[in-house]
Amino acid sequence: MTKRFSFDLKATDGKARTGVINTPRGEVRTPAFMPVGTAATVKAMMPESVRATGADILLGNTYHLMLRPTAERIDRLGGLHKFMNWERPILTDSGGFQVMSLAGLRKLTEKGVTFKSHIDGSKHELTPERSIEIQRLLGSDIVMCFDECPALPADRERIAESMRLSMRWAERSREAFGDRPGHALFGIMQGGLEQDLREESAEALRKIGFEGYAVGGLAVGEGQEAMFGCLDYAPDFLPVDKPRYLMGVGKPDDIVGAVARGIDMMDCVLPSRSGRTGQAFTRHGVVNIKNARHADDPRPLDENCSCPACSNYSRAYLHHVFRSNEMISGMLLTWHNLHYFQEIMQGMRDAIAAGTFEAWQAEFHAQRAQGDI
Ligand SMILES: O=c1[nH]cnc2cc3nc(NCc4cccs4)[nH]c3cc12
Repeated sequence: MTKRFSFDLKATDGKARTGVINTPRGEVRTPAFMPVGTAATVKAMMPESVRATGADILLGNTYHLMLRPTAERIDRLGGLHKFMNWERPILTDSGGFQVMSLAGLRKLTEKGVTFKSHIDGSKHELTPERSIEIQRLLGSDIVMCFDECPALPADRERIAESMRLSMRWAERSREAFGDRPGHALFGIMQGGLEQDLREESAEALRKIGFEGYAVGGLAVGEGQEAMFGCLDYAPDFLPVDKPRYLMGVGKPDDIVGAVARGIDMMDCVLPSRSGRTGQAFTRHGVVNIKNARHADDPRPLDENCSCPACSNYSRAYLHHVFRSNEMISGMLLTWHNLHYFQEIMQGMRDAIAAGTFEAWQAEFHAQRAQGDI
């Protein structure tokens, strides 16, 4: 890994930015959407198909991979890129969030978290040091600090304590990461919806120094209005010359609103998870393809979409294969949703570069009918 990790800001339009993250495994065009590849696969997609949708980078989950097949086994087999046949950049999260939302019998202390596997009940421990080691064994290009995301609703004192624990863990994560040219460690800002705690968290992270900064603690049920309210100030507390990553977001209009407020990268299970359940995102709104009204509809999902599902199949066919629970159903709709999410990202990158982001946003919202179509 001789080449370095760097972020080139190309243009801004209002608070929106477009640029390129340079890594030894390839470039990531921002604003970027990362498909989620939880257990070393973007579910229902071949890696080459994920690339065909326009993705430059994937997300991998430390929690899932440490339990099965374990980070040591993936390391012995040449690392996650080789293992899952995706040679472009991979960002791995640190596992803390999944432990709190998936594992059983969790015990949280200053040291870290002990928990029981949701797969077989075996006991495990995650600490900043262990999380960073797991992400190194996986060969991750962008490593996330081990943090604690407080469950909401929580009172201000709990949010402050949790944030300060995460900042101490960020220090330990930085220490454990060591010197890995071409690789990046991102800090994660916490602080709930409290502006002063968000600023305190950002200051703590800047003092430690990271190659990128995530806004954590959002998309945990607070709703779009509260999330946007926080994003109206939180990104501005972060360094302007480093990537800003909003974790776990989101629906198309969440993504557009976040980019308009200065976010550069996002990840969400929504397009892939909902693709498997028959929910299609289109420029005119959401289509629930299992609904009986699609049974005889010869039209494509979206006339303006060039993905394989829209190019080669009718709504009637998609309806049929979902109703028959055929495997191709999840494959086609996942491909469509990921293609559409990447089309939104490309549209924003072009508009920000051209200085027409306002107009692009107006068109994006005007096209979307209310409710199902
Ligand atoms: O503060 C965080 N720290 C580390 N990982 C996260 C992941 C996150 N994912 C969501 N929302 C999407 C969700 C996925 C599953 C349940 S909510 N919010 C998130 C916040 C954090």
